Amino acid sequence: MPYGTMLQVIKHPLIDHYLTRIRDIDTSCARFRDLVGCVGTLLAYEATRDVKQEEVEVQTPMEKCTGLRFANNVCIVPILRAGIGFSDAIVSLFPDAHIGHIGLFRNEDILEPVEYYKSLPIQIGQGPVLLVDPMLATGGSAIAAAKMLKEKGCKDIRFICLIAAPEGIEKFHIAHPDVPIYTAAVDRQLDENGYILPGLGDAGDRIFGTLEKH
Ligand SMILES: O=P(O)(O)OC[C@H]1O[C@H](OP(=O)(O)OP(=O)(O)O)[C@H](O)[C@@H]1O
Ligand SMILES: O=c1cc[nH]c(=O)[nH]1
Ligand SMILES: [Mg+2]
Repeated sequence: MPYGTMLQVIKHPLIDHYLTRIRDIDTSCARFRDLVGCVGTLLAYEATRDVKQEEVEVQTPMEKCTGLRFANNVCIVPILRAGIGFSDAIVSLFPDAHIGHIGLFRNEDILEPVEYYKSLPIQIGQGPVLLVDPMLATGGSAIAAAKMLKEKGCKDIRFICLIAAPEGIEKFHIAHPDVPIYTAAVDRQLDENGYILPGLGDAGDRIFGTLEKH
């Protein structure tokens, strides 16, 4: 892949195992949600491996020592709706995180994102921002969301997704060459409707049980 460290495909047997269950059409909605959360936390763990830390003095029951903590609070921003199913578990890893929301849905005729909601914390420009959405398909939604974050002053954005299509990775990288993508898998291609193959179907529908088409 020509993207260097800007595309990190996180390999681990646990991720492979969970992702296989996630892809399976026979996996129930409740199990799907749990598994998406499990992979989300593993990806977020890797995506924050190099965040800035600072030293802090801590008094143990035995003596004083020096510990490390995040220099800045992490901010987590799911892209609604499917991103919520992904971010709930990630938030539990970072209990002090500020949380923003970006509402986008993909117009399924023209495959362009439509914005319908935005609520971003005022502190958002200060620390690392984890932008999360399970699917990077054409890339339109993630590109629009990262642009909204940059307009708010965010300088350290990390995009986390479950599955990315090569077409979306390329478009996203051209639009935001400074934003790394952390994903569990790069799939083969998009179909004629902009769905990822082999993919997992419609992430939002599977997370929220509104599955009709796929
Ligand atoms: O890369 P793209 O081609 O933009 O497609 C990816 C987007 O599609 C899905 O959301 P969807 O529009 O289905 O909204 P939902 O989360 O409300 O189901 C997914 O969660 C991404 O946000
Ligand atoms: O495969 C895809 C593509 C876009 N959105 C999804 O939920 N799934
Ligand atoms: Mg959807």
